Formats: sequence, C-alpha cells, structure tokens
Amino acid sequence: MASKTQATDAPTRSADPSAGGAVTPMMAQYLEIKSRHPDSLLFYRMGDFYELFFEDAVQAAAALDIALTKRGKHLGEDISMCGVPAHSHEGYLAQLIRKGFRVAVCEQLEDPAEAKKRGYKAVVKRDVVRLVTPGTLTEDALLDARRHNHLAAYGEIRGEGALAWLDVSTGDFHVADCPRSGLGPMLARLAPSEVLIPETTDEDRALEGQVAETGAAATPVSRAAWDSEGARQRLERLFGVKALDAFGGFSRAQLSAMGAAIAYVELTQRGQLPLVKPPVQEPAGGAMRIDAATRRNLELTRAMSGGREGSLLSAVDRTVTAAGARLLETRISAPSTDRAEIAARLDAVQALVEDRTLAQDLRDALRQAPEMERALTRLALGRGGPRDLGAIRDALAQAGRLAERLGQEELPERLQLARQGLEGHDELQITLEDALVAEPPFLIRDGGAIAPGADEELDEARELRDKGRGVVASLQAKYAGKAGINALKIKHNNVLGYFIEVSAAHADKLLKPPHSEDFIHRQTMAGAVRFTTVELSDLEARILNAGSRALEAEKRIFEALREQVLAEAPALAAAARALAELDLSAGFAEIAVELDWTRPQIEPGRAFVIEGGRHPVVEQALRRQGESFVPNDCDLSAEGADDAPALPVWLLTGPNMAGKSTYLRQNALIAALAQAGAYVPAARARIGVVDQLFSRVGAADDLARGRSTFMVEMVETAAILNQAGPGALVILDEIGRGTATYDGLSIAWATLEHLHDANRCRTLFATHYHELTALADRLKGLRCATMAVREWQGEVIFLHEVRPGAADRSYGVQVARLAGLPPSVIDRAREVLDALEEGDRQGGGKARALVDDLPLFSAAPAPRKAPAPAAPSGVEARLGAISPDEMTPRQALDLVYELAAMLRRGETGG
Ligand SMILES: Nc1ncnc2c1ncn2[C@@H]1O[C@H](COP(=O)(O)OP(=O)(O)OP(=O)(O)O)[C@@H](O)[C@H]1O
Repeated sequence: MASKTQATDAPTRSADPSAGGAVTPMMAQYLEIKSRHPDSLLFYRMGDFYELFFEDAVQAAAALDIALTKRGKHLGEDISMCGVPAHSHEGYLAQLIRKGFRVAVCEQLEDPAEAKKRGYKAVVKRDVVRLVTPGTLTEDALLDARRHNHLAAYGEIRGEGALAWLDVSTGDFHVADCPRSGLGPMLARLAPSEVLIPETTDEDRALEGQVAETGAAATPVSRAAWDSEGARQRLERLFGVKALDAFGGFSRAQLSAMGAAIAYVELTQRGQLPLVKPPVQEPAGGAMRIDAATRRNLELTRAMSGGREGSLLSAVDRTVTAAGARLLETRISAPSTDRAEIAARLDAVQALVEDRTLAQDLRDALRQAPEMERALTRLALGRGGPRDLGAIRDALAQAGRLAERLGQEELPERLQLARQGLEGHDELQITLEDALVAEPPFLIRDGGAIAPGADEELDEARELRDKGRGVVASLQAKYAGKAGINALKIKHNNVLGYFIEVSAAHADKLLKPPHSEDFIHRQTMAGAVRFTTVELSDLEARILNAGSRALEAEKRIFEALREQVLAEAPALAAAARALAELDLSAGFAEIAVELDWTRPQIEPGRAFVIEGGRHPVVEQALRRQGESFVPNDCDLSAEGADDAPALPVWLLTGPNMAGKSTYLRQNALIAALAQAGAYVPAARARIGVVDQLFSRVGAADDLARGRSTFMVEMVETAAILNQAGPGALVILDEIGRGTATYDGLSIAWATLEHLHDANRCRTLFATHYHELTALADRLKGLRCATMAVREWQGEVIFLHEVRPGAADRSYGVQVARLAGLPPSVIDRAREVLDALEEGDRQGGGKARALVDDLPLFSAAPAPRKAPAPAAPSGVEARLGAISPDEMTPRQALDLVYELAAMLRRGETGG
C-alpha cells in the first residue's frame, strides 16, 4: 500500500484555525458554515489550501490516503485536520466523489488585506460557492469524456410517476412518464450517477432501495422542491418563456421531476445555472424496453466484467469525438421503436456507406473538432477559461469546413439537418480566431490568452511590461559597471519585489559612500545582501502596473468573448449536436464497410428473419485471432392464417461450447443495433419493430442481495413471463439449470408452454433438456434447432452451425476433456454416464443401483479405457424391472421359476 503522503505541494499554509481553548472567530465561522452542510465534506479555503477539520478530516484522510494531523484545540479536544492544495484539488475531489462523498467547496470571498482593514481579528469572509455531487460535475478531469453524466429525478403525483434526467455538463434535458415498475429499467438504461427522490418518512424506503440497486447515489430532496406549480414557474423562469407549452404538454408528475432537478442544480451551483437545453419529452414506448438483467446479459454498454471493453458499445464504436461517443451510447442504450426515425438514421448511414470519400472527409474534419458542449457549460457556469473559448473556435472552424463539404452533395434528411446546424457560425468563429492565441492557456489569470493586435490597450500595456524587463536587464548592467561588481544581480520575489543582490563580500562597497547614496540597504541574508534604488522602485511600479493592466485588459476581452459565445449558446448547441450526429453516422458507416454489415429492413408486423447473422463482438474477437465466425440464419416470423398466426418459438439444443449462447445473443444484438440505427452483422435482416427485449442468459449469484443463482434466475424469468408482450423478443438460455434435474426440466417445460401459448412473442429458447423437444409434437409453433457437431475419433468437433432438428447427446464429457480435466476423472465420468444412460433405458431405481455398483477405484491410479457397455441380458432386464418390496412371497417364487426358465432358454446375453 502506498505510504501516507501529506498533500503539501503548495508554498504557503495558513496558521492554526484555533489557538488555545476558546473558540476563535475563524473556528466559529467554520462551524457555522459546516452546520449548514452536515451531509457534505467541507473544503474550507485557507490561503493556498482547502482544509478539512474534525470528522470530515478523518474521513477524507482515509479516503484520499493523506496524512491526518492535529491543529489547535476545540472545547479542550484536539482538532483533526487534513488538507489538499487548491491548485491540484480537482484530483482529490474526483476521488472523493467516486467514493460516494459529497463536497461543499467554501471559498474566501475577499482578499485577506480587505479583512485586515476591519481590524486585526477580523476573519476573511467565506462561503460555500458550490456543492460537488456525482450528478452535477462539469470539470473534464472529473468526467468521462465519452459518457453522459446523468442527474435523474423521480417524481410522483397521485400515483403517476415521471423521470427527468439532465446532463449538467452538456445541458441535455429529458423527461418521460415512468411508473415505479418501469423505474428499474429506465435507471438501468440511463445509468445516472445520482438520483433525486422525494424525502420520505422512515416507512417508505422502497424507492431508495430501488435506486441503490442500480448503483447510483440516491439523494433525498425536501418535499417543497417537488411541488408541480413551483416547478412550472421555475422552468418558465429558466427558459425565459411565459408558458412551457412550446416545449410540449407536461403532466404534473413530469413537471415535478423536472422542477426538482433544476432546483437541485440551482442549489448545488449556488445560483450559477448551466445552459440547460429545453426539455425533450420522450413518448411512452418510444424506446425499446430493456431491463437491467437483459442489459447485463447482453453486455450492451458494459461487459460482465464491468468495463466498456468487451461490450457491444465498445465493439461498434468507430466515433472520433467525445460527443459522438456519448450519442452512440445513448442510441445503443435506448434503441428506437419509431420506424420513421430508424429509417432516417439508416438513410444517413447508407449515404456515407455509399460515398466513402465524403465519409472520410467528414471524419478527418471531426477528428480536429474539440468538445464544444462541455466547454460551453463551463463558460456558462463561470468555470471556463480561454482554452474553452479556443475549443469552440476550433470546433466552429471544422463546422464551417463540414458545412461546405456537405453543401456539395445531395443528402438524406438527417445529413441536411446536420448541415443546417453547422452553418452560420462564421462571424463568431472569426471573432474568436482574431482574439485568441493559437494555444490559449487554461486560466485567464495566467495571461497570454489574447492574441497581439486584438486590442490596442492590451498591446500597449504588454509593450511596456515587456520592455520593462529589458530595462531591468540594462539597469543591472549599468549598476554592475558603476559599482565594479560583475556578480551584481537584479532579482525579484513576492515579498521585496525587484531588488539588487550582491554577495556579502561585495556588500561593503555598496554600504559605503559614494555608492551608499544610490544603493539603499534592504535585507542582509546569509552570504548575500540586498539593496534597492529610487530608480529601481520607480521602474518596478511602472512594470508592475503594466503587467496588471495587461491582465485586466485580457480579462475584459475574455469576458466580452464569453458573453458573445453565450449569446449564441442555442445555435452552438445545435452545431454540437450536428457534429455528434455526423460522427455517429460516419462511425456506423465505417464499421459497416469494414466488417461487411448490411442495412436492416425495419418492417411493420412481427417479422424476424436474419440471414447469415453474426455476433458483433465474438466475430471481431475471432478475427483478431485469425479465425472466422460461422454465420447462422434465424427465422422467427409468424406463420399460418392472418387471424391466428402461430409465432414460432425456437427450441435450440446442442452440446456445451457448441455456440448456443453466442447464437442467442447475436440475434438480440442485431435487433438492438438495427433499431439504434446501425447496419447489422448479417447478409440480410428483416425485423418487425421489437418493443421489448428480454434476455436471460446464464445467472450469476447475487450474494450481495442475498439471492442464490436459482432465485435470480427465477426472478428474471418471472419478469419475462409477466411482461413480455406481442412485440417482444425473448432470449432464454438454459432456464432451470440451477436446480435439481426434474425441477429444472419441469420449470423449463412450463415456461416454454407459457411463452408459446400466453406471451406469444418471438422467442429463442436454448436448453440442455433434450426431453423438451418432445413438446414439438404438441406446440404447433415450436421448431427444434440444434448446433451441429461432428464426432471424429472420439473427439467432438464444433461446427457452430444451426440446423433443424434436435441434438442427440450432450457431449459434456468430451467438452470436459477439452477443458483439461484429469484423464482419470474423464474415464470415471464416462463410466458413470454409461451407467446412468443404461439405467434410464431400464427405468426406475436401476440407474442408482448401477452407479452404486460401479467399482469406485477402478479409474485410479492408471487411466484406463472405458469398457464398451454391454447390452443388458434378458434376465438382467427382468430383474431391473422388479421392486422386491412390493412382491408377495408367491410372486417372488413365480419369478424364480420364470428366471430359471429364461436361463434355460439361453436369454443370458444381449
Ligand atoms: N458461429 C460461431 N462461429 C465461430 N465460433 C463460434 C461461433 N459460435 C460460438 N463460437 C465459439 O464457441 C465458443 C462457445 O460458444 P457459446 O458460449 O455460445 O457456447 P454454448 O453452446 O452456449 O456453451 P455452454 O452451453 O457451455 O454455455 C465461443 O466462445 C466462440 O468462440
């Protein structure tokens, strides 16, 4: 473990907050501010540090692995303290937020010199300027550039629920109706980092629990913030409109949720509001419904391991901008159910698949377009710097290029819309181009952001300042000559300003006439003595003045530019959106060409016909290893009379490792990709809009929630059987695996019947229970398919081909051998299997008897060949069929005669 490090890389650190036993004025101020923020760690600004005290310090020191110290006393007790340097506090903030803390940032609101004017004991004015919470971050350092950071708010009015979600860092704002039962899937889709819920009494903890399950921080917000009328007014004020109708008709629950979100942002940003875009209302059923378990199973945006790597999202991501990547995640998380919308997206992709030069030109320009949305937000919040203006300048330059390039083409609607968003920013772009240097600094106070020639006053001040430096140098040369001391230097520090320094050996010369008339002694150090002159002081004043005048001028120009940019915020947001849309379309086109994907046909009705389908993630993984993926078809379309179509349920059997799970998933992923607006890995795809996607593929123990594998499996299966409607696509893999064979088989059996008869939706059902194939005789929609394998010299070879029919055996033992189980175990398993199969053929308790009879140690120590199973003799078969306990003595005697007769007839071998 890393050793404890005190975060002390800043120069000065202020004195003790408290001296002695009495409460000092500073401590009184601290305690007062802290009392208003009991739930947050208080970052209390003292000079170059943010200090934390008492319990805050203990928690932060542990979380950040920095040293915990003690300073002064409060009411007789030591005060615990730790601190982080102000200039590098962002990294520490990020760590604390990631660990679930909230932080109140308390700044000095005046210069300490101002406070001193009020008296020796006066305390510098301080107050909290911002609450940092997971859902309200804006700094690049604290955010993942390629992911949205959602703050969600869940409001309920008279039993109706609504969810609002806002990305404070980009201003994207959405709302949708959402009953409580739909909250889990919605949160799973949005993956918000913080969810606001109404503060409740102790009895109602259900909502908090539901949020916690998704891994987001649940923040209870006082009831007052949820009032729908207050919310309406707040929103009207925010958007500067008399009525919200222009943005849509919102229900009271929707208003409540949106209002609470905005109130919370106002609270945490202390009145500095980010640029919130007008709310977009998501129609009910506008997006494919996908619950949390299905998302996990299909690894839509996160792999099982928790990271992005290995997910569908990362496999299909060819975007080159952060905003494009965020849009991609939004689309993959919520594939559309609106055919016109999907078609419009696909038209844009198709245009770029067909015109590769255009696509490459777009991507080249996009690569040079920096992030604009988050830069805008920081500028709006007063947290932006020259670099943010530079980002907007550069992005607009590319927007201009792109608009021009797109102007030469016949374009589908989406690309035309994008072009319109990109046009008309020339004036602002030129203003920024002229005003800023090529690589502007991060902070305006660092100076050097504004280009020479942009402003007369600035140029003048700069000239004097820079000339001043030259004058200092020539003054130094003059003094060195005059005093005859070559080593004489003019230096600068924050305490003395400019001063003349000579070594102690030379000092005497200057302390005596005639030099002592010009050189005024200021300070004697070990080994050096410092002087000044009237001339130097004058020069210093002039230089200093020029420097600060230049900086003031830069600030003034920066402010003016900032205002100009913010005045055009809506148009800039549209341009940012257009860039993201182009990036996404070009990215989808790129992967379609690269991997030979095809445009899916999205139809009315419930077709699901995939020809030559592949798994988008597995295919790429195999490719990297130089192997190829075997494409497979799938047809789940309805058949039969129009009024009572039989929806086929595919029952897929096949050995382990044959590719069942891969096949199941690939069909679900193709549906999700198609409706997200992408091309799909198939030769042809016809899909009737899927409005719900369910997948239950292999269960993992959920010990944290106290549920066993089997329980998780059953809960998820129940959700599917209860919810899947006619437009659903259901993928079930090995239902019932987690329990005893017969229980599992019965549950799988009944589940299959329910899906076929009641849910009547497109279903793919993979199972190990070959017995289920018998249902094909009775369920008219059931079609059996199997993964083809070939046996060769006792080895099993997987062909990865889906074919009609049922698997004859499992090949589990062969697969176990491939996995490297010791040969002795494999041989023994084969014996047991043979015996069990034998017993099965003979029925009843025979199997058990046979297993018990197997010589236990025959397999060890040396591996041996399994004996060929002998067919049962007639006598043995007869014996296997009896149960002695149920026989009368008379029947037993009859049996003995019967067996003896059989032996005489020679029925001893098979
Ligand atoms: N169509 C295919 N073409 C090529 N390789 C494939 C194909 N499908 C699957 N595979 C390979 O086979 C491996 C096993 O596939 P999968 O996990 O889908 O098998 P399974 O039948 O579900 O096995 P189990 O029953 O043990 O879960 C995969 O990791 C993949 O590398």
